[in-house]
Amino acid sequence: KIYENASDIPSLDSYGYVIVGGGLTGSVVASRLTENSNTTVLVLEAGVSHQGVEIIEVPGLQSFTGPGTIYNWNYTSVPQVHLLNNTIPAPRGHVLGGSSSINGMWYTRGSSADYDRWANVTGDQGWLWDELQSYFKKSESLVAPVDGHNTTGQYDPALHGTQGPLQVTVGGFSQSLDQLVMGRLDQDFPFIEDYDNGEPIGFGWTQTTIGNGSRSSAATAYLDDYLNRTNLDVAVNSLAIRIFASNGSRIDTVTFTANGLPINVTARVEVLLAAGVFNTPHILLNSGIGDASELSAMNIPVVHNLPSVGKNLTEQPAISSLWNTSNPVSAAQAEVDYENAIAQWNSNRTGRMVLAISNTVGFARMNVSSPEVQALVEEYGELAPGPASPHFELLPTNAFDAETNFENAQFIFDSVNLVPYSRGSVTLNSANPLGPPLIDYNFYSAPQDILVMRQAVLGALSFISTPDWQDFLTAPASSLLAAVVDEYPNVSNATMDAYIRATTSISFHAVGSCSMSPAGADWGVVDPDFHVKGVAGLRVIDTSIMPFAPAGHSQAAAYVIAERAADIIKGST
Ligand SMILES: Cc1cc2nc3c(=O)[nH]c(=O)nc-3n(C[C@H](O)[C@H](O)[C@H](O)COP(=O)(O)OP(=O)(O)OC[C@H]3O[C@@H](n4cnc5c(N)ncnc54)[C@H](O)[C@@H]3O)c2cc1C
Repeated sequence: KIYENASDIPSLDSYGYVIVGGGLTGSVVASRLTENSNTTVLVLEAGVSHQGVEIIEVPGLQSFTGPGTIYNWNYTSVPQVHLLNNTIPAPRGHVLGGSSSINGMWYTRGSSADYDRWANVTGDQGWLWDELQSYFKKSESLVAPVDGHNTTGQYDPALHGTQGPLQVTVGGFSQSLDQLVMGRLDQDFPFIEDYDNGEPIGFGWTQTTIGNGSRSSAATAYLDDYLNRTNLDVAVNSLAIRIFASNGSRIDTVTFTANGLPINVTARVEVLLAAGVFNTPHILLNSGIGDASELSAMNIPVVHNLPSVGKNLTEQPAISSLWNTSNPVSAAQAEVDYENAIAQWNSNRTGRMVLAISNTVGFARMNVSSPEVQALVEEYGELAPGPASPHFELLPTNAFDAETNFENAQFIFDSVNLVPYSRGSVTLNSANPLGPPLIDYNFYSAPQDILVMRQAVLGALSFISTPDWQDFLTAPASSLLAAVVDEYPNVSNATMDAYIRATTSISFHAVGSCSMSPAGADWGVVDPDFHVKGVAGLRVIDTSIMPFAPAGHSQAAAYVIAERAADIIKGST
């Protein structure tokens, strides 16, 4: 049951588990734990319910869930010293389903070497790619796209689940851009049938968390059908601010505010933090769990000195190169197209609005025949965790700004560095737990990151260098990109870096701020079984625990983390 008003929660001391955050991971774990009718769970979610919200449900309206809405925490980074002191957005979902209710819906698992590296750095073989396959499949149902097109050769059914709660599909509406991308592929940019095969090198058909033309989020997949369980309660509009040990020995109590009033709820078994990459460390720090000297400087009593809390923040820098195209669309026509697409979606869940952002996506390694890449590898070694793991992603999209820019009027080519070595932080702004955290991505503090980004931008320019693409694209939409294009293919580092530093933003895949490490290690925040080191009664179960970002988008990994967390927690009660 969903409680809109916390004063209606029937009991504040009878739940076995209190989960802080009803986002992606919190929803999965709540759902799985309450499969056992003897296990009682209360989920505290700061945001509102996802139910009945059109811009969440309709995939084509994803851009409207961005900053400025009540569905978003609307955070912003501190000025980035290596990005001309620009501040960068730090969006996160503020709604049931969390960021899975507002995300771009790409479903990509990354490479097998990503997860094998997690196993190596944590000493827990359960994180190996092969061991996790059952969890990828358990979470997923691969479903047919709504346009009923023949999907043979667009993915490998053997890699996917068919019985899981989360619906995944390939695009249910074709675009002219699809053929431009697929027609470009050759030995430099090969086709890959299914980039979820553990070796994602090549361009393939995008898989998205969409079913029956609608967004499939952790809330729709893992909560909606189970809210009638008497052992599962979900309180929305409930902002957790602090956790503490009411009896002095183990963490058992969460203080949250509802309607501005503080309320304490006590867990009989454990408190599970699932507030996400920015807010989980924020809650720990506000509760006196973190670096003792940083806490003391804020006059926060130290409960447990855990210096790694909020460190290791990892985000993949991304650049969106914007082009004008030979398909201009008048504002009036765009408005008509938009209204028609909404009407079609409302009538039968088909048409343009069933698409997320792009039907195609590519993953690539740096070109080792380039002297710059050879020098880079000589200085820094292999940057990817394995030889079949990509260094960068190329994402071709219509600049789809639903009302003003309907179809191919502009084109965006995203270049993403998938192997960032820069590490940022989440720290306290003040001792006021209601204030926002300080978020520092610290982009390009590791010098190799900008070198990889140069290759990613060059890769995008190489992709669009063919006659078909040159017919489609009329001109770069910014003077900085125009300067790069003018010098292509021998772009000077000065011109390239001016473009990169001015335009780098996020790929929306921040992870790692409460990293896992081996049990007993004196670094890291959680053990591989999610227990917070040195603190009884408390686990972190969200994407903040990833020691490294997978070479892809983060939600597939988040579902796997949550499924595994639920099994481990079930096994230990
Ligand atoms: C705009 C955007 C686009 C993205 N696009 C993609 C994509 O296309 N593909 C992909 O794979 N990944 C994407 N991601 C990333 C992906 O959605 C996240 O990695 C994933 O949802 C993180 O899961 P989580 O459970 O750690 O956190 P979240 O899903 O963010 O959940 C955290 C939850 O905790 C709640 N919460 C936070 N603080 C408190 C508090 N103090 N008290 C109570 N509740 C609290 C939040 O409101 C939220 O509901 C995107 C993310 C964003 C923000």
